Amino acid sequence: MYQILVADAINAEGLQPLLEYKDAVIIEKKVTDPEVELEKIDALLVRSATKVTEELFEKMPQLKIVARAGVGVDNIDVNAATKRGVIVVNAPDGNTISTAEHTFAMMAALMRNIPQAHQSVKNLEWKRNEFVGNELYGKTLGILGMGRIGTELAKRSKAFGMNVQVFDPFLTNERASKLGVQNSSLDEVLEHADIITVHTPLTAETKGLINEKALSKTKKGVYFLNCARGGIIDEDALATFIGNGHVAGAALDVFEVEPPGEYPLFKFDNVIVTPHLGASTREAQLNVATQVAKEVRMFFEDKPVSNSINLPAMSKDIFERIRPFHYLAKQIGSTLSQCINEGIQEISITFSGSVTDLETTYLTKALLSGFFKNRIDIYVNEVNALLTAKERGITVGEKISTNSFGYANCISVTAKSETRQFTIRGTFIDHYGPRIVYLNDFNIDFYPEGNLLYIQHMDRPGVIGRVGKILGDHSINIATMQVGRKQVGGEAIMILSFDKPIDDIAVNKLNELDDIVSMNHILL
Ligand SMILES: NC(=O)C1=CN([C@@H]2O[C@H](COP(=O)(O)OP(=O)(O)OC[C@H]3O[C@@H](n4cnc5c(N)ncnc54)[C@H](O)[C@@H]3O)[C@@H](O)[C@H]2O)C=CC1
Ligand SMILES: O=C(O)C(=O)COP(=O)(O)O
Repeated sequence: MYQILVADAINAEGLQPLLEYKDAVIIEKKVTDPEVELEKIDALLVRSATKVTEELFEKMPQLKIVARAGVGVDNIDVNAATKRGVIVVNAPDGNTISTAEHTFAMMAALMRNIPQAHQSVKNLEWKRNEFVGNELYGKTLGILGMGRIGTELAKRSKAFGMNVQVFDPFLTNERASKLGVQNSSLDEVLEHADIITVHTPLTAETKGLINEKALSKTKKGVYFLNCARGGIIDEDALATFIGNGHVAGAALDVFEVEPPGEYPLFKFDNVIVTPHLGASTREAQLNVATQVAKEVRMFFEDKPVSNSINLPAMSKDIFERIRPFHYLAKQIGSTLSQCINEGIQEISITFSGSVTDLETTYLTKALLSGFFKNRIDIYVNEVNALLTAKERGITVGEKISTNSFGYANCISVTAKSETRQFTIRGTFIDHYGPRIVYLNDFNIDFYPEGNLLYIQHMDRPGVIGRVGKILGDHSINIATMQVGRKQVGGEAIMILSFDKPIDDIAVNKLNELDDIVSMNHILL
């Protein structure tokens, strides 16, 4: 009998597929409840409140699946789950509409001072002049993160006559124009928007996306909304800019620490708040609970799950054969994604040599999952990779070729954006491991793992030395270095690997060097 622990408040009706499952028993208790025998639990169902940490995994050796009844999995240590072979699933689209609607409601309430006016009337006051607001009509809404929620919010805001300007590094102009929004840089949104709202996942990259520097680029009188995750807007910086009158107000549904307790931003009348209610509608809760309950049941019935975040649905035997290429494909996808920081329209993958005996479609999906890692919050895996590409308007092509460029096997990928194309090739060499052997027209040979720096530079005497000196001056040890060039004195590339992450100061210094054309920090 499987023991399923429902640790957060999950809609009971939605849990029906599990309640009806004769091989399962449902326990509705917190993970901290001393009555729960954590060591016997097979499945854990959570929302955002329960933190699923490495420490918790250690106490749950029987755990096979964690299901997040919602989108954001920042409360789950997915890497720790993967290491332990625990599958993680979420419900990516069940609460999209509710969260977009909540964001819109917060925006309208903020612009018309509704919460403040409501409280004032209830205090038996009648201060009509004090609560004069602003129309949404004609205002520019800046959306940072144009995924599912950002897109739904854009549609609603356009219906209210707003101009919508968006920043999402992975959005193509074609898709933006289909959605009727202006595809812009982060700085353009910061400079022009009257209201700015964030809808990215919380990742290392988006933490503090709106910090003091970003705030100082905004118009005086700008409004901010955060119905995504606490921390995407730096709370201290926001407090400073509200305090000095630059930011006219903010509406927040989420906080760096929840519940936030004594909170510096609460002292401002022009900050309105809700207790993480974005997904709290009957409809969304029924949707997400039903989605995860079905997923968990499918998993226990040995059927493939569709919103699995971290593990492939495949027999152990086949997986063992494909594993080295699976890893190579993922690393190629992730390298590609970090080398080309713009919206991609097309990804074409060509397999050649011994790898063609394997299930190449599965490798295509693995490659895409590597490509989407760090870009979107649904932790794209082999199960949902193609669908995700389709949703993002990326055409994916796969073919088999007899040309393996002299290697026993080769995976060659070309990505096309609106302005350029980029090709990367990798191979797996027995007893040696995965290698990237071709990058953007250059032959090269490096191990795709760890902290890397990809530098495009001019092949001139002393460049390598100057790069080495700057890194040395910052006490950064170069573990390996590979160079490639097409002709003497022409364009060249360098791939450096490091034992530990390199700091921004060193990267900025390197960027100042004359002969450096471009630089990408790649974390694999
Ligand atoms: N307040 C609430 O109750 C809820 C909050 N959320 C939060 O909203 C977030 C977004 O949800 P969805 O739209 O469903 O996710 P999504 O994955 O569809 O969209 C996220 C978008 O952010 C973009 N992005 C990633 N990094 C970026 C960056 N550095 N700058 C700009 N854009 C970037 C991605 O390209 C993607 O298009 C979730 O990750 C979750 O944390 C989700 C549901 C309810
Ligand atoms: O789905 C999400 O990412 C949410 O933020 C919703 O969180 P909740 O399930 O309401 O705790």
